[in-house]
Amino acid sequence: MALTVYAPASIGNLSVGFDILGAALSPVDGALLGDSVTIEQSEHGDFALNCVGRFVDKLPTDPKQNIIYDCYLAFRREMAEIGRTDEVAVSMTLEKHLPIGSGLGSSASSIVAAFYALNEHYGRPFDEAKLLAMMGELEGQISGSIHYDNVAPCYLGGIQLMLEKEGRISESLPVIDDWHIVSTYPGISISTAEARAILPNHYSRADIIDHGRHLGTFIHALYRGDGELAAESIRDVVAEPYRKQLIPGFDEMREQMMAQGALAVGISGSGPSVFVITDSQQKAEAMHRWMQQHFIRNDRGFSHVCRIDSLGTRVLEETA
Ligand SMILES: Nc1ncnc2c1ncn2[C@@H]1O[C@H](COP(=O)(O)OP(=O)(O)O)[C@@H](O)[C@H]1O
Ligand SMILES: N[C@@H](CCOP(=O)(O)O)C(=O)O
Repeated sequence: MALTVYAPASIGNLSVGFDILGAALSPVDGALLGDSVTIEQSEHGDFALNCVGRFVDKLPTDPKQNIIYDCYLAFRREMAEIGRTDEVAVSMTLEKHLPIGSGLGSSASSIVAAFYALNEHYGRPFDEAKLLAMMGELEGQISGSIHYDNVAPCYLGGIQLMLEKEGRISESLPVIDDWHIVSTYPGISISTAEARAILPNHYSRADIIDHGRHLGTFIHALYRGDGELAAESIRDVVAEPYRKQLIPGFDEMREQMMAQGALAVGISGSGPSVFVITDSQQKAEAMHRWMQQHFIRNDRGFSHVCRIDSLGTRVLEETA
């Protein structure tokens, strides 16, 4: 039996909640914007990994350097903890659709698809909370510190707020129905670990107050269903002022998008992808065209008009 699992792209931070807010994305044209992992029993008794897809070229060539292998080892360790030591190895195929260092939760997408597929294959030994904890740990290995703002929305869908309490790592927030989100990857790469390293270790009292006010207003507005207030409070005092210089043309892009009626503009995760929130598909399509003409730097870049993905990670195909 082979099983294919798809894990959607995500926007970490959503600008207003550094490391504690994230949203899953789903292109309106039905395209799959996320990695997928196929799993089946290994024929030779050893773990095997095959990598394919548009963005496979920047992955480590040694499969044992791929984060999928670390997921497999971590999963097997956890199974041994619960007394399951006799299980046979698996063969996995990663379809890499999200570029590395894009700000679209590329490593999270691989990690979440891998853990979800492993859990299904081995008969669901772990519950949602345990799986999410394992996913966060692996994401932390890559970026230097545990943050759930990509793995949680990628796994669970929607807009997720990180509570990081025992057994309640993340909870869903309400979604504004008419939001259309333009998600654009300009084609260059930024390492998450490096983009974290350039941030200050300390922030001023004024920044802390602004951050708390914007985040509080955002969550309040979502619960009130007030999309305009929610989008207006998407302001980033923690990362954007320091990271935007890594993204060529960011200020001009922001100006253009606001002039075209954007409700909010921000850096997606650690960049260089950006997201633009607007209240109609028509405006989003016009912004998407502008992005294609002016913001994308090379043929690796792409842009999509998206909605918030409510499904999260799911099984795409199961064959006997
Ligand atoms: N399956 C995988 N998907 C993404 N990155 C991987 C994978 N396996 C190993 N890596 C490594 O993890 C790092 C991911 O970089 P990072 O900047 O965190 O990307 P992103 O922000 O897109 O998740 C890279 O060094 C990459 O080579
Ligand atoms: N909160 C993290 C999010 C990183 O997202 P990625 O998609 O760039 O990996 C951060 O901002 O560092």
